[in-house]
Amino acid sequence: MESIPGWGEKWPAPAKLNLMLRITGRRADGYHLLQTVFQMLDLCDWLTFYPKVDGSVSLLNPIPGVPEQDDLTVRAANLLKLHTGCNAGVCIEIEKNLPMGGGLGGGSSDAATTLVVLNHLWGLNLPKQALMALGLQLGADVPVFVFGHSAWGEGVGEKLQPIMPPEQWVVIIKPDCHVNTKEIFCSEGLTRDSKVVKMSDFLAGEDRNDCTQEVCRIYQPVKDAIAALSVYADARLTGTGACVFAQFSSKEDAETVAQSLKGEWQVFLAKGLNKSPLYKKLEQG
Ligand SMILES: C[C@@](CO)(OP(=O)(O)O)[C@H](O)COP(=O)(O)OP(=O)(O)OC[C@H]1O[C@@H](n2ccc(N)nc2=O)[C@H](O)[C@@H]1O
Ligand SMILES: Nc1ncnc2c1ncn2[C@@H]1O[C@H](COP(=O)(O)OP(=O)(O)O)[C@@H](O)[C@H]1O
Repeated sequence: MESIPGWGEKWPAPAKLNLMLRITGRRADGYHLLQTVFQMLDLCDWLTFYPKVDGSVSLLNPIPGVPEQDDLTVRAANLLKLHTGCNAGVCIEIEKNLPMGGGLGGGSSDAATTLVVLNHLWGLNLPKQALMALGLQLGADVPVFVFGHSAWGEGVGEKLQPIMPPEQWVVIIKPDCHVNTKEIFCSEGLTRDSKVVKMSDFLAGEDRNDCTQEVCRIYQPVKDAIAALSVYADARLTGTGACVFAQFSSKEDAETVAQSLKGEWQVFLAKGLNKSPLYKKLEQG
């Protein structure tokens, strides 16, 4: 197994943005029905997988504050073993670059990369649809990272169609707070009856995020970040936040804005990608 290329190599787990997020209803189990547009970014966590002979799953460097068995990579690897009956073991090294709980989907992407790469390294040959279904058991945002392409998402985000929004430069502010996703979805004032729109409406400029008002009402740092970024461009919330972002067609403009904000804010400069770098690496073998 050690001779299969891919063991001991760094695999990307890209961030995502929600370029639009509409809440159009609620399921019987309380989960909200969404219409959203996911776009991948070139900003990544990096995962390295090492074979283990004892059949167990472990982390080389657990993330501070996240118990090892709760880590989404460990949960993903164990779920894959349970589903397939595979008795192989793995030790996972995580290079964490994406802010946690920021609406960039880092934990979900780590889980997806683990599913896709171990499916490959362990020679399990599960089809992508099966990996997406496993991913959904771990979180609503995992399937899109397994899908591996910018997507128009419906349902709770698991009904996906490929979409090709422009691959623009992005300035992201991470305000100094953690938005609790559950709190926002439980909030009374949340818009839950947005009109269902079509992909063409988004492409024509319909790009609001229905969580923005409630998140800004509860979390002042997010409101302040939107105000700071709005000085330069249209600023939007990704997911339920806390990150806010603005898109730029020129790299130079994005760099200038990022530089101006850096003194006061935690800022990331990234580029939108429609194809996940995970699949680019997988295809390179
Ligand atoms: C809304 C999005 C958009 O990308 O926000 P971000 O997490 O990226 O900010 C995601 O779908 C979030 O997915 P994820 O972060 O996996 O959420 P989960 O842990 O599954 O859900 C946390 C809680 O939020 C509520 N929840 C979540 C998703 C949804 N469509 N409806 C809900 O009502 C549920 O109460 C759930 O218990
Ligand atoms: N490998 C992981 N990376 C990040 N967060 C993880 C991981 N495993 C479990 N978590 C938990 O998932 C939560 C949400 O993480 P993340 O996906 O980064 O946020 P968001 O869904 O807001 O983008 C974290 O606060 C953390 O407790």
